[in-house]
Amino acid sequence: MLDVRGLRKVYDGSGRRIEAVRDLTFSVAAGDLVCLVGPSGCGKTTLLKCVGGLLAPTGGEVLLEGRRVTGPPPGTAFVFQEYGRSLFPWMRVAANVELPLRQKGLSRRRRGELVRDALDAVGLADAAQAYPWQLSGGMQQRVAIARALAHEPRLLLMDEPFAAVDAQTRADLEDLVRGLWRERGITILFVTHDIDEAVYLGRRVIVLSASPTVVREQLEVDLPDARDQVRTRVDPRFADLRTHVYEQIQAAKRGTPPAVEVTTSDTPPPR
Ligand SMILES: Nc1ncnc2c1ncn2[C@@H]1O[C@H](COP(=O)(O)OP(=O)(O)OP(=O)(O)O)[C@@H](O)[C@H]1O
Repeated sequence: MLDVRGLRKVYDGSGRRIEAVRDLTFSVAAGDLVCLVGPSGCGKTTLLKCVGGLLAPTGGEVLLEGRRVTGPPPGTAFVFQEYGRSLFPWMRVAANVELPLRQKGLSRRRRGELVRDALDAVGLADAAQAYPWQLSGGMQQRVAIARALAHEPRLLLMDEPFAAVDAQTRADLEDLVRGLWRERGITILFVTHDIDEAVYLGRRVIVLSASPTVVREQLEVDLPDARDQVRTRVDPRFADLRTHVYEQIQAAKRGTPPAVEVTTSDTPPPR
């Protein structure tokens, strides 16, 4: 579904030239849930913005369903970390969710159905007439997810969406995303700096190097599909995978090359 080929991004301005992303190549199949992790500042947000057509790459290309991305592609939705800034405080929850639908030329009735379905899916059917500032941080992020869902995306891009919420809310939101992914078959690219979150959520994890960034490793998360915040996290395989990803990121920070050639296969680390 998604092909990132030789992606390069150089920021050039104010006398500074920063090569944020050097050469990124990877693919995401339709219906996959891929988590991207890497050292702080390695260009995860830059990559996501290029994939979502919000930034033009300096080199290489992003192909979505075979078409080159040159602007925000239809069928793609974003969820950002800063829910507080992505919702309009003067609009009620339902109006916030409906807003992007107004550009789609849908009837009022259809928009209403989509808003109700999306709020229902995130467990906020009762909050439709509230204002965002009357809700907790976790609930506001649910509204942002509902707004993305109402758009009926085929590709959902999530940029550290749970970084600002407390641990319990985060666990609930992780399970919400896994549930939506399994029920709706949406392809999800999820950026996080949290290794446990990447392994718990992902069907695959892509580890990025330090900036200027390349793909350091791709691995398949061979944990059972039905995940559970308690049982999955004490599974010895979960511990193996998180240790492996942690070591890869530490090595990336030191600039140590991978022990084996960078793989583009889904080969999991040795047991
Ligand atoms: N608009 C910009 N102009 C200039 N440099 C930028 C811009 N945006 C990002 N950068 C630089 O590009 C590099 C990658 O930034 P980016 O935000 O993509 O990384 P990140 O991995 O998402 O960071 P973090 O882990 O801290 O969220 C950093 O060195 C950053 O300073």
